[in-house]
Amino acid sequence: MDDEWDDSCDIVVQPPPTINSYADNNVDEGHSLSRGRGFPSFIEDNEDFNKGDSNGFERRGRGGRGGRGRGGRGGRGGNRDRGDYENGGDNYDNGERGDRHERGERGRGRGRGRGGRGGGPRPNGGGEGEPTEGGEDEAKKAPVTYVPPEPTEVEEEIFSSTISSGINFDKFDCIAVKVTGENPPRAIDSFETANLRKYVLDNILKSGYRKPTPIQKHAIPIIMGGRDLMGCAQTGSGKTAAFLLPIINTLLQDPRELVTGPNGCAQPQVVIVAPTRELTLQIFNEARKFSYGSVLKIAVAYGGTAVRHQGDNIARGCHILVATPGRLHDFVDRNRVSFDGIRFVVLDEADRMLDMGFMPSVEKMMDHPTMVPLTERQTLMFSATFPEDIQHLAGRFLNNYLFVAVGVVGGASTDVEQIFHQVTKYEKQNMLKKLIEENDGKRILVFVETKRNADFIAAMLSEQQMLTSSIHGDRMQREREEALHNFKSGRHCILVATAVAARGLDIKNVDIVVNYDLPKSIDEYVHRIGRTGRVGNRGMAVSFFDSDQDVALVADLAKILRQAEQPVPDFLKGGGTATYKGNKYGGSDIRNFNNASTTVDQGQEPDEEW
Ligand SMILES: Nc1ncnc2c1ncn2[C@@H]1O[C@H](COP(=O)(O)OP(=O)(O)OP(=O)(O)O)[C@@H](O)[C@H]1O
Repeated sequence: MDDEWDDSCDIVVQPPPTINSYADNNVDEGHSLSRGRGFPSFIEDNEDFNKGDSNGFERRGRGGRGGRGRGGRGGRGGNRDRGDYENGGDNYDNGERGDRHERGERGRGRGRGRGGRGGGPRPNGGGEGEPTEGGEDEAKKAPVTYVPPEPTEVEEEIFSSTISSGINFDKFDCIAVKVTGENPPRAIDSFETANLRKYVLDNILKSGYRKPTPIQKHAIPIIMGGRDLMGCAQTGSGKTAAFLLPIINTLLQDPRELVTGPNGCAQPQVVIVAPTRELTLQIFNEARKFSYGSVLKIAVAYGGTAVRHQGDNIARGCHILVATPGRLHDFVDRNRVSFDGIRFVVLDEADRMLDMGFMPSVEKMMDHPTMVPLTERQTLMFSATFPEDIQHLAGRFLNNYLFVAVGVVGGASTDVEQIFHQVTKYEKQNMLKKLIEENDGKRILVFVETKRNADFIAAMLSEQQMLTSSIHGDRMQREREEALHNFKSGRHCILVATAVAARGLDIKNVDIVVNYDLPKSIDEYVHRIGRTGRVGNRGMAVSFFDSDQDVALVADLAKILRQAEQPVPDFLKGGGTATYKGNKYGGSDIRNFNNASTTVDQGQEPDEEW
């Protein structure tokens, strides 16, 4: 197994060109890129990341000679439902496209204008994507050699990832919880009375958790009781620990030998899949944290990194494998991993994993000849959003499951203050600069719709001496991890991101989320703003509403705001029927169980208006 393997597994998808708002705004992007100005080097005095010769944006500056070529302008991608997902395989990891190796090539491709034109709807509704990058020959990549920093062995660092719970943490108990399905077990009241093993309990306490969140109160006994589960709870409310703790407890309580199949094929007992590399890495670190000091072996597999390194770790045997779907299948297809020993399958961000972009990968895993039958494994799915059509699709992978809904399924965290400004696309830049100036020193996560705009906005802010990183699917994995590291450490206060950072990422002290461009789906909006206001802390989301672009979202936004008991601005009123469904007790289990048990510890949700 060598690094060439990674290359050969890449799927190269040509996204349709875009009509880029900045192209109409007299901004000479190509020119700006070609001069390579802007970004300060963010790896100096950063030992962890200072191993290679990559210097992110500066290299891009050398290469980009494209300017304003014809390519990448014409045409519209068809339906735009899923925003910047880029065919489920660019920003996200379906298919493991890996990294663009040189920004210079990107610039040339654009300049020549040979990129594909227009194009109809894409399977995942990617819609307005990036300009194409020239022909396939140019899109072909060099072998991926990036080896991420080794995970820390220092106990203090392992347990430092937790966001301290905020003043509203206790209000979690007031959120209505609805459990549906046959014979749900009683919820736990505390970690101490949950029959958890000492190792696990110690690690919970070391993590600073004093009491379980509602999803944890319900999910822990359900999973320890051997049941399948679909769990929905608001962003930042502890869903990761809700599945990791009972899984780790079960592996320790009822240990099974680690088996290695023929030719060193690993047989993990748990496989956890997530849609992005960074989220996968985060879950891996959380699993290491909660199993700290035990015999359990945890491994990770995600794209954009050297395969050999991950393969060697996996080949040593792992109880828990956390992976992106593309890289997981790389290993499975080459008989390096099999599902013969599986006890738990977890889909994190399950609605995303089951939409059109990732569904083929999930089906491939669930239907794989080596996969343990449905009734002999536990299947667990978690998300803050779970549209009903996706619940229908999920049903076939679950066995007599319980459905736990904490609050309104798909509802926004009530700890996030949602502010909207009506703007034209020409006003956005100044508005953003002003917002950043007014919030000097605060940590701000800015979402834009396209990778190209992420680069552009990040360069623009850097030129104004605002220390900025960017993260998107066209950046090399090393650069993505550097960007996130710089933002997390506070070295750069601003991170400009595409949808790749919308889901799951748990970053301390994100003060403001800015929707510079609103996403195309309300679910995505909920996940994005959920990067702030986590685990009982207050947060703020500021969205630039452009009525030329965002009108389709009006009714859903108004509904989300009302549900979160926040004022609805006039320009979001009267927008027709919302697509987003929610009701008093946290959305509905599509199976219409009559025996629903609803628990509210101390309070009631406000009545729904719809
Ligand atoms: N019981 C608890 N007490 C205190 N902090 C907790 C508890 N459970 C989880 N946390 C912390 O809350 C933060 C958010 O948890 P987590 O990332 O699992 O949220 P999530 O529900 O998965 O959010 P998202 O929907 O955005 O993925 C993490 O920093 C986690 O360590």
